Amino acid sequence: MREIKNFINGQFVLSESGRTFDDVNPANGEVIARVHEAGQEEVDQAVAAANAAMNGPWGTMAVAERMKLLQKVADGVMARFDEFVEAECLDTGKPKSLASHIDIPRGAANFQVFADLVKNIPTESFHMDTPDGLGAHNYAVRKPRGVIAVVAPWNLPLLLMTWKVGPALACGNAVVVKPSEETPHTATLLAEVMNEAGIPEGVYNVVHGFGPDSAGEFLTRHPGINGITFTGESKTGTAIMKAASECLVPVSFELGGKNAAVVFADADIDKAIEGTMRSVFANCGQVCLGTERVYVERPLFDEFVKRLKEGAESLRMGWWQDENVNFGPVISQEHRQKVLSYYEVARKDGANIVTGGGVPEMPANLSEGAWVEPTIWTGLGEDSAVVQEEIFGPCCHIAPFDSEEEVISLVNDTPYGLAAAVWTENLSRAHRVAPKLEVGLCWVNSWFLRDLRTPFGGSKQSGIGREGGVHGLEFYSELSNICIKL
Ligand SMILES: NC(=O)C1=CN([C@@H]2O[C@H](COP(=O)(O)OP(=O)(O)OC[C@H]3O[C@@H](n4cnc5c(N)ncnc54)[C@H](O)[C@@H]3O)[C@@H](O)[C@H]2O)C=CC1
Ligand SMILES: O=C(O)/C=C/C=C(\O)C(=O)O
Repeated sequence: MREIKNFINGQFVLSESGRTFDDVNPANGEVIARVHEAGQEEVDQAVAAANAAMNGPWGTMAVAERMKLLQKVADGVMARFDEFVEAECLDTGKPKSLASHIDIPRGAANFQVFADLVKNIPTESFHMDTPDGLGAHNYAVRKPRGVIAVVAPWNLPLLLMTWKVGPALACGNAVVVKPSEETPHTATLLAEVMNEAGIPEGVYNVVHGFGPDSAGEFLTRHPGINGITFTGESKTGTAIMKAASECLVPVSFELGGKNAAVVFADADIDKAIEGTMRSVFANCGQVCLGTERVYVERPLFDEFVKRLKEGAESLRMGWWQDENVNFGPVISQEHRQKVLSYYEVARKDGANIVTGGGVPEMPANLSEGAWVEPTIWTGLGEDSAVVQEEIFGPCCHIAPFDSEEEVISLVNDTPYGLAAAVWTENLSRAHRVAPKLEVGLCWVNSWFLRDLRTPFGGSKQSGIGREGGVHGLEFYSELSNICIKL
């Protein structure tokens, strides 16, 4: 049985309590590793190691030197590509094709892109007049914030964790990472890469465990941290924000969503179907940017529903290593229960089940896995919980609309505001509609097309702050103004 340990001050360590928990492959229910749960002691040690690192060579390292090390980390991930793919697929059950095209290359790119970016960032400078006529000169210097607590989710484990660790380290911070209890593997593998690349001890630390009364809470309540970056559920965001308020540390949050796709009758239907297939079903619907509400202009409605149904029914479920497989299980039995409870609500609310709606028949070797059917509904009212709440599963509700004004109001009628996709060949309409949608990210004629230099984050209850490109610098560094009287 594999042992997954905490990583503190450059060393893999057990937990003093001796407490462990199981890492389960959701495709077949097999226990694949025993994970050592960090208690308060390990979290204290990790935060102390990170603070010590800030006072060691890392804290004074030249930017160019730091960037070389981060490039080595990116190279190190790519050099162990197959191991990372296997670890990610075993933890999540996701198909190899997905992990090898999205999760792992993006995991490496997150180091490279932010290393490239940070070395070219200017700061501002202002000359001011003074009564004596000599003036004064102001200039800002950018400093690391200190120790950043990174609390990561399970849906894109390496990608979303490094999306935070990359810019944090590029800005010169040290980090303590708390990966999701469901997916402890790749954060631990990355620790080996950090050592191989020569990242100084204490700069990257990993503590394993759960949220409340476990490593997550111990870390986010810790007085030795200087900022918290979190991706996950909005409710967890509230709990973490309360913890952050006690030590008055800044937070950067990327939270849940109930994202819409809007398909106008003039859309290129082939492209709209291809994009909506990805936005609804990629990663078994477990992408925070994913679509769970689809609004289709009435003349195209029937054809769109028919073609999305055909697409959903052509998805191929199975074991991650099978080259033909493009659809995995959800992350856990617990999450499956949550998704299936919404399938039940849809039934009770009188949905027309276009396809799916239950649990698929799987071969004997996968029968203990957390499988659910890709599902499409029509006919629900906008007030159904299925249309209002984040399900985070492979499913969507499709409704017709008749005018731009109507669809804008439908899309915005939610407490969330993360992402949207608009499908139209009419450029004026695209420019008119996209800015009116209350979301942090709006794609036109695409979905999940990501330029890492652009601002990323959610409006309303979908997040606080923006990461990506120079925008993350606001969180991962602090500006000090220096005023020199001439
Ligand atoms: N990217 C996103 O927007 C994601 C959304 N979700 C949503 O969240 C739901 C539940 O999934 P979970 O993994 O349970 O999400 P979660 O928000 O509970 O957990 C995410 C991370 O936060 C940690 N955590 C939980 N409670 C905490 C606390 N009080 N203090 C500090 N850390 C804490 C967890 O251990 C994990 O590392 C999903 O069904 C889905 O709806 C889940 C993952 C990603
Ligand atoms: O940074 C990205 O490109 C991907 C983001 C996806 C999420 O944040 C998510 O699914 O939680």
